[in-house]
Amino acid sequence: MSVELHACPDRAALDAALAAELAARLAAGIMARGSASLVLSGGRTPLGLFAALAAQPLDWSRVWITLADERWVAESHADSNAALLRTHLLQGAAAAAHFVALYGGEATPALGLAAASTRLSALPRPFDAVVLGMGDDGHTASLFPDAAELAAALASTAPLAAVTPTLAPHPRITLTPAALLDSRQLYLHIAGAGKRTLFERASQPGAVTELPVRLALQQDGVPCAVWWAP
Ligand SMILES: O=C(O)[C@H](O)[C@@H](O)[C@H](O)[C@H](O)COP(=O)(O)O
Repeated sequence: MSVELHACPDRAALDAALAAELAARLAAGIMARGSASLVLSGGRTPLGLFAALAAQPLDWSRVWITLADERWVAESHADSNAALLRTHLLQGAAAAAHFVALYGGEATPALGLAAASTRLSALPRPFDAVVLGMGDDGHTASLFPDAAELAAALASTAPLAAVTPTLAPHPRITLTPAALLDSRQLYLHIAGAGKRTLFERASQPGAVTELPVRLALQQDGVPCAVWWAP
């Protein structure tokens, strides 16, 4: 399936346009099915998107939100993706959305998998939209090329996997491709010249284990749109 590229003039335009696109998709899901589900990524890129999304007029009480991945830290930790989402997205009217956290407080992500899977099953599936980021090493969600658990996570039929990156901080919990691709639409949200070049490289044939973002870019089941700004 070909990947659609939306190149925006700058990051503010990207955030505004992608927020409007996501809101329209969620509104259509609510109209068709009574509720809608959204999977978002953490990291630095989505901060402006979260703020733009929070300002969208939507019946947020009908929206279910979770993360594509989470660092295994409490929400009081500066690296918590859930805290990022609560601070930048779940504000004002958007606070009415149902947020499902992946972190559950267990000692390790492996110990938290069962309870997180149960929580995750509250989200309507297929997800209406999954927004992925991409790291400079080609990881997406927390599917890191250097992690020992990568091959098993890529092949898993379970929705979640525990992953320990060797080059990034914190053990992680991540949605697997089995869950990420159980969606109506994928978005890859990236910014900067380096990520544009990496996206072009990942669009060339090659192993998903080398550049895990290929799980979204090189598959035939779910439409994938890449949203980029310099
Ligand atoms: O928890 C995380 O770190 C993310 O979900 C991760 O997959 C992120 O999307 C990329 O690492 C890009 O991060 P930046 O946006 O910070 O470059």
